[in-house]
Amino acid sequence: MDLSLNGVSVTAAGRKLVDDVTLEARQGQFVGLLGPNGSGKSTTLRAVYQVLKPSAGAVLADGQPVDGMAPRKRARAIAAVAQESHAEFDFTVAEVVAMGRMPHHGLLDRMSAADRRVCAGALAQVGLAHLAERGVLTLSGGERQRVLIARALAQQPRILVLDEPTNHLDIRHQLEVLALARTSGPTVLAALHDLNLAAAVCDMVHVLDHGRLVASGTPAEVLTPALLADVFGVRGHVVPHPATGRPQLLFDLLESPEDSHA
Ligand SMILES: Nc1ncnc2c1ncn2[C@@H]1O[C@H](COP(=O)(O)OP(=O)(O)OP(=O)(O)O)[C@@H](O)[C@H]1O
Repeated sequence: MDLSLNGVSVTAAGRKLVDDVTLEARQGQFVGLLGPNGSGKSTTLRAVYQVLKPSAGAVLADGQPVDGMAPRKRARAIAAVAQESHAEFDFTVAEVVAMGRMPHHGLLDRMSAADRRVCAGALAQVGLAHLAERGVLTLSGGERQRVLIARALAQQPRILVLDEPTNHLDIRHQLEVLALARTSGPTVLAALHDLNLAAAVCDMVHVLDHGRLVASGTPAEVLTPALLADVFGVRGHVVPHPATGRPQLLFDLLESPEDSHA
């Protein structure tokens, strides 16, 4: 399913947090949303999964406005893993993952055998089948994050929105979760802080700065020393990954503000 943001702006507390963002994630693409702290990544994603209403513009799934969709239809189209998801009740891991099936059956319906298979498959994909009966409040941060990713996969969405999906994960799980998101079928829009991971997995990246899109393209086109200096305020060196050829970045601090335009 194609995802389009057409001129999306979000205003809160009298401030434009996201300003006229237009971008597209085509069917099956993994698209990264990058930018420094406070640049508007989470706010943009919240507008996509409709926790925030854009003050202007539209979010479209296969050309249909997402805000006009019935909630269950929307939940079958778009799943999201937000940055901070607080588990307030001690559901078991299996119960949390089962919540992902709710858009696919009636509220009072029992899970079918097929639903249970989807949930078990999603838990296995994130490597947590052995924790199915554990309470989520007893999990480590990284385990909990993988449970939330399993819940989103169990939702079998056609668009997957991920807000910093790797921030609690060790390096192997970072690579595995992103590879899983990449290969599991849905179109992915993910906010990522780790520019090297973004360069490794994204088909396209979009960079936000102060709520505005300042660059869009492939990682090789976008993640240049000039952009790293201008937007992130660091000196960046771009080298090809010896195995994959994808750009990898080495960083150090800019010595002086003039270096940002060197
Ligand atoms: N409800 C709100 N009211 C006022 N300001 C807000 C609100 N929500 C977010 N902001 C501000 O909007 C800006 C963008 O926040 P957002 O969380 O989208 O940034 P981000 O790029 O995801 O940042 P980070 O990398 O730190 O997670 C920040 O300056 C934040 O303080």
